[in-house]
Amino acid sequence: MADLLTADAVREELGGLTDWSGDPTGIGRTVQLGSFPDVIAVVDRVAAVAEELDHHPDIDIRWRTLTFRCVTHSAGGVTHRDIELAGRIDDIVRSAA
Ligand SMILES: C[C@H](O)[C@H](O)[C@H]1CNC2=NC(N)=NC(=O)C2=N1
Repeated sequence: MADLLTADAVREELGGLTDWSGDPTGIGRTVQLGSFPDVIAVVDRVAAVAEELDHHPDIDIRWRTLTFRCVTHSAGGVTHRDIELAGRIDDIVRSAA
């Protein structure tokens, strides 16, 4: 698919997303918050952004540890939509931490 990012492009984008790691198969970040309700509140806000963008992260919740993974499933890899979503997730996490 045309908008799939190459390994070099993903590496370059990760330079601006310092809490994220990954490769062309997906990018992710893990964050520890103060409580389980804090985690759920962040997930709720991310859900609203995901609906707005019509682009949804994979989310793993383990008590106070929250992991997001962004990949464009329909394209089979990372696209600019994942980079945009990751930045929006960072905005939410920053305001919650
Ligand atoms: C119809 C709708 O645009 C698609 O099902 C969207 C919804 N959200 C999505 N989110 C992600 N991460 N990958 C997708 O391929 C995807 N597809």
